[in-house]
Amino acid sequence: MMRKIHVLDTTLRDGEQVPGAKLNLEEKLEIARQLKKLRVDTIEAGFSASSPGDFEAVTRIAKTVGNDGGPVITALARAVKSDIDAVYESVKFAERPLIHIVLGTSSQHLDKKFKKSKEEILSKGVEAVKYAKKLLHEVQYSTEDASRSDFEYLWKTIEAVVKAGATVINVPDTVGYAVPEEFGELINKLNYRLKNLNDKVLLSVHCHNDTGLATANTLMAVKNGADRVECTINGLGERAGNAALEEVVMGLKTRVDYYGAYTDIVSKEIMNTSRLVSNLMGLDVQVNKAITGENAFAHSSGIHQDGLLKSRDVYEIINPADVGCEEMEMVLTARSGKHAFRNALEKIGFQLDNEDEFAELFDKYLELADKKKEVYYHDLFYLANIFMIEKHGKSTSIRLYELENLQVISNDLFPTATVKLKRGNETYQGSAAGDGPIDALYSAIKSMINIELELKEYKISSISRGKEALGKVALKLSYQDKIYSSRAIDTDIIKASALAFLNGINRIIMEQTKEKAKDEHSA
Ligand SMILES: CC(=O)SCCNC(=O)CCNC(=O)[C@H](O)C(C)(C)COP(=O)(O)OP(=O)(O)OC[C@H]1O[C@@H](n2cnc3c(N)ncnc32)[C@H](O)[C@@H]1OP(=O)(O)O
Ligand SMILES: CC(C)C(=O)C(=O)O
Repeated sequence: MMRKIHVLDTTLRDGEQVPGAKLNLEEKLEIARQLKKLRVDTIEAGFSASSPGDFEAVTRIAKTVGNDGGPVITALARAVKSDIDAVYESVKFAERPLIHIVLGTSSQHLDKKFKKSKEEILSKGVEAVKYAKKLLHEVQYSTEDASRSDFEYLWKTIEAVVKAGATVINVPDTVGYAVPEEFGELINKLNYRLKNLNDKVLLSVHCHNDTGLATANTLMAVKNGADRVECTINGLGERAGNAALEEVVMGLKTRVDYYGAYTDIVSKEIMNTSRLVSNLMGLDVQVNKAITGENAFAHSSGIHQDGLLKSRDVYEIINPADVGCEEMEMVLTARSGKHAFRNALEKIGFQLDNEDEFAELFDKYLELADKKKEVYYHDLFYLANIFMIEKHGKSTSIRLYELENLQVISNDLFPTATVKLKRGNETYQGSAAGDGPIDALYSAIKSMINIELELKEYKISSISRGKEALGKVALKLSYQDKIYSSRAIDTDIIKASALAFLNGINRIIMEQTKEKAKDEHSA
């Protein structure tokens, strides 16, 4: 029988412990609303006793997101009355509030941090649960540093706090010390004893990523009986972070045959949630990050691209649409082969039936690709267009926008931009002011182009060093409910920004023209 795995998201508590990731009240609320859309079972909204701001944020989340059938809302407390009171006073407004208490069980915590005996700490934990239980029915107890704790003492603690009324037992691998097989064994043994003691109590895990094993340990725990997983979006969290929600959820979904378990997560909301968290926390997702990284569904080598074009499951185990991502991306590079090249040509409206001409154009493409890191659709368009003029004296009827020149003035008061564009034989000039130089630049471009699109994401990074460093701008543009990716590279980051925007617009124009031609052909 399939088991439901409960998901607690702690992006707003453990995730927010990342240096520099501090969120304000409105930002916390926005993320909590998105987590509700994602359908997490529990939101750990903060650490209520830590500051008036966090207390207020947990309270507002409990009052708004925690109602109308929303998730369980919890916040963290030490085994200290005033912390427990603060959690209660802030989460009590939710329909389903939970108090979360943490107290260490390892010798490192007992001997070095608390300098107290096992008995003293155990009775402190029991007293904390009894106290919380007077306030709320639902109480979670986390045995901090469980994976480095003496097993019999760990169990003795769990047994005592369950008898005192804990309804969730969370087993953290606080410093990412566990290895999957050993952690699986630990969960298996605890689960066996716990279910014999009280089978209503949920067994939860909370894994950190210090040696890159957070997801593996979490999945191994599920395989061995854990009922609940604690995760964060994009794997954010103290130090190297926590188990990434998207990895655990998609791991379970993709290998349901192995785990025999499911979650209620609406996987199509994963990408939106990841982007929101990344933007609000100001923390980029690494490009090769599983599920949510920019390259998670990008394919650049010829053998892979050929396989994918024949059948997507040759090189893809997750459909990008399942996680709310746009189509898989075929990045054209010097490692691409003829199949991917032909596919890209067709996408931009060029059908070369003469194989000799195709081979000639492919050679020209490889020459260009060797000079550039990536070949974009507009590069290909010009290459193919010039080739067609040379060979047949005619060009395609599609006209793309080219950047002639630009002037952007950046200041605190009134950032402005003036841009000159060319399309075929026509030239255009537009000016605009904006909230910042890029906003002004994009408004100026939009003023000349009749296209209703929205900038969803703007990312800039440096891809080389020194004075001649290249700036790479990567955008996500939304047009008619579809997301288009576009990129550009230049030593001038303002110019790279303009080119990336125009590349996206040109890509939309090319696809639209092709769709129109298809419709006319079939009519
Ligand atoms: C593994 C984790 O992620 S645990 C959660 C980590 N999150 C946070 O720390 C949240 C942010 N923290 C804070 O805002 C503050 O540290 C507070 C409000 C919790 C405490 O602040 P302060 O009272 O100034 O204490 P400070 O942080 O300097 O030291 C922690 C104290 O709590 C004690 N303590 C630590 N863990 C626990 C616990 N689980 N239960 C009871 N006491 C604890 C420590 O022994 C120390 O006590 P001492 O002052 O008697 O030596
Ligand atoms: C509060 C607990 C669950 C924690 O964050 C940890 O042990 O890492």
